[in-house]
Amino acid sequence: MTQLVTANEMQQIDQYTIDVIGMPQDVLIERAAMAVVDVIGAGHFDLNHVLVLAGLGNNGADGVAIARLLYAQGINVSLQFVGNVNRAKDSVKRQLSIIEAYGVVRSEKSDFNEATLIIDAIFGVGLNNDLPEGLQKMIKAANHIEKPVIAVDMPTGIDATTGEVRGAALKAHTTVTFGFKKVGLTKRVGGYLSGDTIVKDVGMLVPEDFEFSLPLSQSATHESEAI
Ligand SMILES: NC(=O)C1=CN([C@@H]2O[C@H](COP(=O)(O)OP(=O)(O)OC[C@H]3O[C@@H](n4cnc5c(N)ncnc54)[C@H](OP(=O)(O)O)[C@@H]3O)[C@@H](O)[C@H]2O)[C@H](O)CC1
Ligand SMILES: [K+]
Repeated sequence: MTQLVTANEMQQIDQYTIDVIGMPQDVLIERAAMAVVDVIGAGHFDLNHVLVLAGLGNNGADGVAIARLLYAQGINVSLQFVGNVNRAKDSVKRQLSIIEAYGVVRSEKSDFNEATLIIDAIFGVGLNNDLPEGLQKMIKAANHIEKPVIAVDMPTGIDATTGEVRGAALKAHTTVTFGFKKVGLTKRVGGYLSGDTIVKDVGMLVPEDFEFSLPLSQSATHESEAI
């Protein structure tokens, strides 16, 4: 049985863990990154050239941390920032300054054809509108060349609550989602584009009086124990 959550419920649990429990956000980001790197290293993907696409919010921060962990393991990884880095959240800027110290150079424009695996860390549960036109074009082109994609928390472009596509959405072979399975991964196009869904515990705590709005689900998912 799987507890499904809406985007808003996930954000409430996220914030409670950080603001009330006192779990530093960068610890959650690191554990999320480690959870994805576990899946990347599980032997099902060609790691000859991993391309990480990182956005300007915390999903992007997860992506930059993933790129750093892969680089530290000697994996050939390139990092492409998607969006205006000046508008990036502080969590992303912290990760970018750390990864520069590791010697990872951000690539301006990557050739998807060279990648053997794409890590989608552009948008997660914070998606709140249709994607910008330019990004929609990039995603449609990426879907066209059918490279394996691992989505971080949500496939970019899928609404975490409704499962609808917000203009375009990156088709994932596997989605590694944190804390709880977002209901948008089981509904409409979200259920199809997310591929195999793996739920990873990254140390979040749920308030004792929290009332989930959704019933437990029988939906097929790989529940993996806490990392
Ligand atoms: N739950 C956990 O254990 C953890 C969650 N983390 C990761 O954090 C993301 C959620 O991060 P958040 O910053 O809230 O949102 P996103 O990264 O998904 O989106 C980034 C920001 O982009 C803006 N936005 C939203 N939609 C659009 C759009 N269509 N076009 C352009 N920009 C858009 C929005 O900013 P606003 O200022 O507009 O609100 C978003 O904030 C979660 O998915 C996890 O991956 C933790 O980092 C790790 C643990
Ligand atoms: K994503």
